[in-house]
Amino acid sequence: MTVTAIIVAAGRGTRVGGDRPKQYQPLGGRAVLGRTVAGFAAHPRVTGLVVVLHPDDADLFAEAMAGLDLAVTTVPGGATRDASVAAGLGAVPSGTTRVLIHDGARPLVSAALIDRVIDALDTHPGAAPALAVTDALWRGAAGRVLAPHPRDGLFRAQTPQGFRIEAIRAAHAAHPGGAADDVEVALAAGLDVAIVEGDEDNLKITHAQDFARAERVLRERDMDIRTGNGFDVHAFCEGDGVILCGIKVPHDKALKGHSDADVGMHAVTDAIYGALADGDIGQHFPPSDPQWKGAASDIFLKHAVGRVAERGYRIAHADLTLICERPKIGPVAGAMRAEMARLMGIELDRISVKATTSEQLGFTGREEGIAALATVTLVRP
Ligand SMILES: Nc1ccn([C@@H]2O[C@H](COP(=O)(O)OP(=O)(O)OP(=O)(O)O)[C@@H](O)[C@H]2O)c(=O)n1
Ligand SMILES: C[C@](O)(CO)[C@H](O)COP(=O)(O)O
Repeated sequence: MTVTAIIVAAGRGTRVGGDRPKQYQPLGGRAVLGRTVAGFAAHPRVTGLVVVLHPDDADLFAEAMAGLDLAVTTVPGGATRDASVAAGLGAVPSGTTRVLIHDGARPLVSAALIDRVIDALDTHPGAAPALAVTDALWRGAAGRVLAPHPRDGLFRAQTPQGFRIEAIRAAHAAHPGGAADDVEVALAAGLDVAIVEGDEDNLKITHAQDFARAERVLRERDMDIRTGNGFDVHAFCEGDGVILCGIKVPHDKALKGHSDADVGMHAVTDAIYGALADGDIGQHFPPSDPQWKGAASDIFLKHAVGRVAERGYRIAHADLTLICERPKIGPVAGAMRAEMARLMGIELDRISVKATTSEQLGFTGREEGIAALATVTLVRP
């Protein structure tokens, strides 16, 4: 079975208005049509893509597709939606057995919805998504309700509307024109069309206010919360103090390490890399590399924080526990928090630094070194 998506995008978007047709206006930083085409291109069962364009829109289409390296056939559309669909049907690659006809103005179609339509074509020559009408219906005129209208058996139609290729080609060839959608064309030809469950988020951008709704859906979809943990240990050596969270803490020992051995900062840095699934501190700054010998650990932390911003996240919270008998952390915890907050570019109440002993047990109990444990939460709004 070979499935080609026909995306009709030759309309003028008069109801939305603006300086360019709605399918070329931005939605979440990308043109509406770029999103629609990318949605089908990413679907593993869709093997061909035909996009039907207005003859004036070649430059706008090239702009909308910038950065998307996709094999797309384009074809000029007609004056009506069904004329545009007919043009698309004439351009599908040979070997196509099923077509999915979709509005370029529905950019939020999900892979699951596409699957439902394709699956239904195994048992029906046509299949389309729809949502049952749930609100009460009235007929009205001149701002007055005339009468209630039964809602039973009424559906709101969506796209993609899927068909076996020969059946829909014949149906379009026989249709006089003026159909609202391809299901209307198919029914006129006597085809059996299955209804599959639609999706409220699969809205059609029809009026200017639909952009705000679509932006809300995108924000919900893109929201991501991640947690990472980090753990580090450094052994004591001779010295007169340790560096913890960028603060020099007087002590009768120092910490041994390739860098400045800031065990707390290392644990937080690794927790950030962990949340990003971006390796660990040793991968980014190999201990075998002499340039990091004695390095101040804020280099590592700032690198990890930079990766957070590059990936569109922000640090919601970091919690660090230092495990040692001595030095006592309580008196310097405030200074450590302040320095970590400064380095990470976050408010003070988003970073916690605390400490515990291990009740004189194990290597920390024997005062052979310090261990640190961190948890970091990242949010992409
Ligand atoms: N001659 C046409 C008319 C419409 N369409 C496409 O059909 C889809 C659904 O149509 P609609 O939302 O009505 O889009 P427009 O016709 O552009 O909108 P308007 O009626 O507000 O001008 C859109 O992706 C639109 O680009 C098309 O390819 N060719
Ligand atoms: C095809 C369609 O999207 C189904 O809901 C719709 O019929 C086309 O858009 P219009 O707003 O009815 O012109």
